[in-house]
Amino acid sequence: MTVKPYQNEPVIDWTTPERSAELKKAIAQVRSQFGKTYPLFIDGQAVTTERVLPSLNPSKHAEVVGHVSQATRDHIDRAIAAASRAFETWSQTSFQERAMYLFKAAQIMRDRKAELMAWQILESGKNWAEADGDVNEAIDFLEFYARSAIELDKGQELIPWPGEDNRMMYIPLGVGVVIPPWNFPLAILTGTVVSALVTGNTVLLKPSPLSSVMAAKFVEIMQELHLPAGVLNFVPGDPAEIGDYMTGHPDVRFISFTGSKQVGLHIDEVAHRRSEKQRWIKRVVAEMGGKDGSVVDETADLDWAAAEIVAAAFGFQGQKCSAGSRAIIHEAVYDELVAKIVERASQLTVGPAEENPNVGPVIDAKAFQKITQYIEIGKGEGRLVLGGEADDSTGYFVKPTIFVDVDPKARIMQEEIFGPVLGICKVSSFEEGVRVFNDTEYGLTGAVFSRKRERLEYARRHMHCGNLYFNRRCTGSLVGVQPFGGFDMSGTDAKAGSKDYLLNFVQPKTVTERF
Ligand SMILES: NC(=O)c1ccc[n+]([C@@H]2O[C@H](COP(=O)([O-])OP(=O)(O)OC[C@H]3O[C@@H](n4cnc5c(N)ncnc54)[C@H](O)[C@@H]3O)[C@@H](O)[C@H]2O)c1
Ligand SMILES: N[C@@H](CCC=O)C(=O)O
Repeated sequence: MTVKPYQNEPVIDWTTPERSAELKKAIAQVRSQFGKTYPLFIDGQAVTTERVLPSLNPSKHAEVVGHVSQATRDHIDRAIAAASRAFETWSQTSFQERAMYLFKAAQIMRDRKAELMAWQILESGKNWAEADGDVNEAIDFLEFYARSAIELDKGQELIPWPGEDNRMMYIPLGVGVVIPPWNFPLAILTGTVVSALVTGNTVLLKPSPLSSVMAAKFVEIMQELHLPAGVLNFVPGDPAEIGDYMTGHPDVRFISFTGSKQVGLHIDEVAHRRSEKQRWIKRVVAEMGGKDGSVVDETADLDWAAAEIVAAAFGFQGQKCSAGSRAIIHEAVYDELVAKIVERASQLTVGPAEENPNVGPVIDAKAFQKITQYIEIGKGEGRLVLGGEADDSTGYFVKPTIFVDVDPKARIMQEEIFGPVLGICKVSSFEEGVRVFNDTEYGLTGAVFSRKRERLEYARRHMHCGNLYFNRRCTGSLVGVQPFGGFDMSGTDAKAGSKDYLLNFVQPKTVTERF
């Protein structure tokens, strides 16, 4: 099978007159579909339930983007049974055959890019560039994992042994439960589902209620591929009712979770409580939160550092696991850099996502409350120099907020806020900056701004995070270019977008034939 070399999907400037007209048309078309009901999808059949959950537009919470059917435990039983049946045959298809589904899905997403972006703009509050990035990443995952699967099929080269044929091949695990978050509503969902499918597993997808219409659109795309019945089952529902039931189910072989530390740890516990009926140790991939940040020394290009720190802190309203919510600055340049950061952040526009502001709404009322509570906590922990205001009268808007002179041990420097709040602290040496950076329970992303080679090399060795960036922001990893995942309470470091990622969903089998 000849496949052209992998390339990341190109970024599009949607603000040109032609592109902007195309996107606005897509937004209008998507809005005309508001209020529809989306079914579950089990064993190749759409299933509409009486109980549905609305998904709202965070820029204008009076608008219902769509209603989504809600699975009960009975639906989960049916989905697991269907996935188990489908596994019998799907697991026997070739890596190449399964990769073809992914290539086709990538093309469909490419053809429908403006529409898929429009759903995210309206359901998730992404501005145009963030929505473009998300759809591109979904396409990248499809293209990249399809190629990785074809590579994996070759197995591992073994040491030749006289008189024997030895082979190690990768076989799938079984039925998996995939639980993505809402903040990369198409990208992470696509990456986590298709990595499991292309390796020969079958899947129950339980999306976040906050982006479940986007998830339903993904499932529609997968239906266009005519996957065999039971290979992908869509089971949105209330975690309190179906969450533990799914992750603790004895017929489930693995869980691929991306989300908060609290939920990830809970799922890990439930999944590893073995029931008598269970024949395996469940595998749990859990990619969780972060308290990421930048360390800046006295040699850094301060204008550039300020621009990158602002982008990392406030891009998508700070709602990225990689968001740079801490800036740790050398005392020699502290005042100058703080002034530059505040000046830049004060220029950011805030408004409804479809108007393409720099900063859109936060996702929902719960997030709004949590972030505004942290802003109140911050007022007691540092000096508020920007923002601090919020308005949820029509949508959930929080102004970019900056606290300076914060103690590194303060709650706003230790806990994930997941909103547009930046805490800044002063250090008296680069090494102290690295120590402060490392002093959280997380270990996801970090950035260093310095012109000194020895400082960068020191950081390379000592900064404890899964994704470390020198002289650039700590957000925006690209599939295949910067494989992504964190240490410690940031999760299992599964490294999404790496060639190794598919190994999370297979088990190697060695076969020896004696001649
Ligand atoms: N490390 C990464 O790659 C990465 C990427 C994106 C987001 N995140 C993290 O995700 C979080 C934001 O996403 P979120 O608010 O959707 O997270 P969340 O933990 O609240 O929810 C994640 C998913 O888990 C589901 N869920 C909740 N309780 C469950 C249970 N008991 N059983 C089964 N499923 C359950 C939710 O419905 C959702 O689909 C942040 O902490 C962010 O840092 C991490
Ligand atoms: N991979 C993304 C973060 C995903 C989490 O929210 C980034 O690198 O910014």
